[in-house]
Parts: sequence; structure tokens; C-alpha cells
Amino acid sequence: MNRTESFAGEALQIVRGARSGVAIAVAIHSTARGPAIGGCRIKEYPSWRDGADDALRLSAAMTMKCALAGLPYGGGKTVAVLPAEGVRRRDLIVDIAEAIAALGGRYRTGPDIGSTSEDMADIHRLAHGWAFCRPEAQGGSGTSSAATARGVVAALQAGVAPGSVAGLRAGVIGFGSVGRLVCEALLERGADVVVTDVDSGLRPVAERLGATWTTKDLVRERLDILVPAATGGLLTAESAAACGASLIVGPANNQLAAEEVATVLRDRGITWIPDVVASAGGIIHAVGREELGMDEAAANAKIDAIADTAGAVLSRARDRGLTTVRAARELAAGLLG
Ligand SMILES: NC(=O)c1ccc[n+]([C@@H]2O[C@H](COP(=O)([O-])OP(=O)(O)OC[C@H]3O[C@@H](n4cnc5c(N)ncnc54)[C@H](O)[C@@H]3O)[C@@H](O)[C@H]2O)c1
Repeated sequence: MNRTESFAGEALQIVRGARSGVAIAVAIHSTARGPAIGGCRIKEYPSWRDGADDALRLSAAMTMKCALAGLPYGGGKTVAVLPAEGVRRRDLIVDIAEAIAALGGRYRTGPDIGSTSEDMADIHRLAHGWAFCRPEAQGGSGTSSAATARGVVAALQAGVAPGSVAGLRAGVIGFGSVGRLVCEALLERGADVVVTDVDSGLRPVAERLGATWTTKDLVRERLDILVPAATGGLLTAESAAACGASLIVGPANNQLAAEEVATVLRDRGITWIPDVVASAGGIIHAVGREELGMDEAAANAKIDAIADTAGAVLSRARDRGLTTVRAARELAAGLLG
């Protein structure tokens, strides 16, 4: 953490779980538009400070994501720093619920790396209902993968001229729950799709769908569309300089290793749709269905409107010579008042 940097968020609560002993950081970046929302990440970090730093960074991205999606919410994030020796899961979930309950509704959570819909059911019960994406059988909106994939496809439409992907060559990195659905949607629309994943056991599933499996680094392949759907930090100065895609759009959070990478992409004529825009489908669906009184059709319409947001970001960037990340930030700032 840079010690001279000013604190840009509203609040950072760090507690040591009474039962688990785990350091739990809840960052609230902004409640300017409404309660802060953001997932609950449970993973190992080198130290609790690294976990808190990640919570702060991720909560700022959630503020932008919610504002650009037109949601009446701000950005937050929970990070529970798993000890190497492990922990009793039940103790940890109760401690997380307690940390969230202590914030009095200023922050609501959802699933993220290391947490599940079932965990959200427990947190929902223990923390006054302040958790999204419980299983549908338990009254929640369930997994957000399909909605996230729908949003990626909507964002993608804004980046391809004249709007059709038929005949285009697309590469999907990460054949997980969202990547697989994006792959299916692209194949259905007539694209030629090549897929990679560190889990080679997924190869037969991808091939059955009609995709081509590769172990090559897809960032360096000549592609019309690159879909990052694995982990963050894929786009570094080096990989952006070697990138062979015309358009990059995908659900993976924090795709840029550093903001300067957006300049490399712009200068090379590569269109990058910021992940805060492209990955918003899941959160739109969750709060739309669970809190904003939307039926499935209304939630889907709002997810499809991600195409308009992506279009607005791309036009602003083009018209003003900005990177797309800068254009998105300016649009979000206008929405935060
Ligand atoms: N699920 C959602 O609703 C949602 C919402 C917003 C953002 N996201 C983000 O989208 C991304 C994908 O989410 P998901 O739910 O599909 O996750 P997932 O865990 O189901 O799938 C990720 C896949 O990526 C693969 N993978 C990991 N590292 C890789 C690498 N270096 N190269 C190739 N493949 C690799 C994994 O084996 C896995 O199959 C994540 O970054 C997630 O944070 C997901």
C-alpha cells in the first residue's frame, strides 16, 4: 500500500473473526447512489494488508460498475484472508455475516472467488438479508453466470461493426461458468470460436459445443474478438504490445494489470471494453430480481442495455482521444454527482 496515497473510499472495516480468527476486510467505497454492494472474496493473501488493499481496489471498481449500469447502489467488497492452515468454514461464514451485520445495511454482499450461493443463504439469514444470489430454491436469484454472460454478449455487440459476429474469429480464455456460456452464444451467432483453459479436462465439453481447443496463448493470436473469462491482470504492457485481437471484451475483473496498459491498447488500435461495463450483467440481475422488483424480462432488458453503455464509452473515447478506461471513469463520475 502506498502510504502517502489519500484514502479514496468511505470506510474500511477490518475485524478479526471471533470464531475463525480470520482477518475480514469490508471496504465501502461509495454510498453516493445507494448502499454499497460487492462480492465476498475468500482466499489466501500474503498478509491481511494485501487483503484489505484488494478490498479497497475492488470496491472502487464496484462503484464504477454500479454507476455505469444505472443501479441505485455504490461499491463495496468483502475480503476474508484465509490462513494457510485452513479454517472451519462454518465459523468463517458466521464471522463474515457478523462483520456485514455490523455495518447496518450500508453494504450488501454476493458470491465471489471462494464463496458460493449457499454461503449467501447463510449470510442472508444471519445478516438481516444483506446478501444476494442465494439459491433460487431458497428465495434468491441463484447463480449470476448466465446474466453475466448475457451482458458480455451485449457489450460485444457495441464493439463489432456492423453488430454481427457471424464469420468472426473469437478466442475465449477461461472455459468456466461464464466463459462457456459466452462461447455457446458466439457459436450460436455464427462465430468461429477457439477456447483455452488451464483445466484440460474441459476440452471434450468445448469440442462438443463446436469450439476449437488450444493450448496457445490466445492473447497473441490473430483474433477479431478476445474474451478474457479467467482471472484478472491478463493485459500487461508486454501482452498488450503483442496482442493480436481487434476487440477485447470479457467478464474477468481487473483485466488491466495497470491503467497505462489501456494507452498501449488504444495506441495499437485495439478496442478494449472495460470490464466494469462488460461484467455488470450478474449484478444487474441479482439486485434487479431481489431488490428492485424487476421480473426476468425487465432484468434482461437492463442487461441488454449494457450495449448502449459500452457504445457510449467507445464514442466518448473515440471523440475525445481518450482511453476507454478514462472515458468510462468520466461517465461514471458524471453519474456519481
Ligand atoms: N460469475 C459471474 O457472474 C461473474 C460476474 C462478474 C465477473 N466475473 C468474473 O469473470 C471471470 C470468470 O468467472 P466464472 O464465474 O466463469 O469463473 P469460473 O471459476 O467458473 O471459471 C474460470 C475459468 O478460468 C480458468 N482459468 C483460470 N486461470 C486460467 C488461465 N491462466 N488461463 C486459462 N484459463 C484459466 C479456470 O480453470 C476456470 O475454468 C472471473 O474473473 C470472475 O471474477 C464473473
